[in-house]
Amino acid sequence: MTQLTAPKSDIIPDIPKRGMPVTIITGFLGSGKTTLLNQILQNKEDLKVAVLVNEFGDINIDSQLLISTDDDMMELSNGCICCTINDGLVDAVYRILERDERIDYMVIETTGVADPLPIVLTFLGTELRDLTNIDSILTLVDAEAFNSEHFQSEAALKQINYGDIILLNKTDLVGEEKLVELESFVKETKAGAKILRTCHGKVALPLILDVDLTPKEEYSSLIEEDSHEHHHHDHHDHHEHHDHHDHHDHHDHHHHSNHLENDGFISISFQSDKPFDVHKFETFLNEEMPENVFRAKGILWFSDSELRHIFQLSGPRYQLNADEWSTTNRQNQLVFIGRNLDKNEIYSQLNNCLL
Ligand SMILES: Nc1nc2c(ncn2[C@@H]2O[C@H](COP(=O)(O)OP(=O)(O)OP(=O)(O)O)[C@@H](O)[C@H]2O)c(=O)[nH]1
Repeated sequence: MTQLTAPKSDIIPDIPKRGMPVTIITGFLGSGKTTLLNQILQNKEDLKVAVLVNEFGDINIDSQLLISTDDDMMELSNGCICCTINDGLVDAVYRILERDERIDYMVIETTGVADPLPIVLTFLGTELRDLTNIDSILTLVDAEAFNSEHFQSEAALKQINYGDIILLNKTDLVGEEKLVELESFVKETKAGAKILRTCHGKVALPLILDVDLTPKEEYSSLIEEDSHEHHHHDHHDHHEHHDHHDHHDHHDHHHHSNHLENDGFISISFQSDKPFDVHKFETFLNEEMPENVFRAKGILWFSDSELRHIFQLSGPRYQLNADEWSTTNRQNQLVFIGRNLDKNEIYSQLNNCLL
């Protein structure tokens, strides 16, 4: 207890004074979580960062878009966080903690439809409590798309409620008035929230990392409840007419659509070893794609291009950026996220774009 001032000795091993710091990045679909994570990885200098990415979709697009982090990258299995939370998350954290090489910091990117609470409780309510230290929950808000209806999503609101720092991102797309409006909404929703404005997730890392802002004591009553409930899902009252029943023909064993936690959002994945015709794909984007696609992302292969194309759609905007293939086997990988999506319709539209 009194060794705080003890001289550093080579004989005494370097025992960490507290657990590994963990930053949780959350924020609604397309708000800029992966962009922020890339900023962190690009500016972390000598800090060894382990990354956990949980993606809402069956294909790991995000992990392919993260800048290379050698071997300090690790990904969580896909799916909704409520499925992977107990086994997947705890196991993945243990795998990182047990590595031989030095790791200084852990960053977790949640899915856009995740409620951050079960993640926090997993850290605070298991043995991870002593091995890790939740540093802060960062919540990204798309300053252009977000409004007081918060996408009719409980998760979007909870992300702000549990956020220790709220990053109002995409400031380039809105004027001062909207930013002020959002700031007052955030302050009303979450008293005392620390708010930062960002463009493409650019922020000085000392403002967001190692800030020790998560008020762990405020979660203690919830931890007890959680253990009594044995991780039963927190069933919110959903009055909307979301249909959670017609997606059982999903080709694999993930059942995202069965979970109320996803606020009615489902993800549809498409993969093909054939290239797209770029003109047909453009027609699909501009004329055919259902309006209820809220978010889409993909790695695209066009027949007349030697490059891979990164496709990003968030709300009304999309981008197609070219870069180099890192692998020799080319393919198309796409994920579409939205409410009430017709999987077969999208599949047949995309199949029509193939060469
Ligand atoms: N104009 C503008 N675009 C941005 C900004 N930040 C991110 N974007 C773009 O918004 C899109 C979504 O960004 P991501 O970082 O992938 O968002 P995300 O939160 O990880 O998305 P999900 O993984 O689907 O939840 C991408 O096309 C980004 O380039 C910004 O500040 N301004």
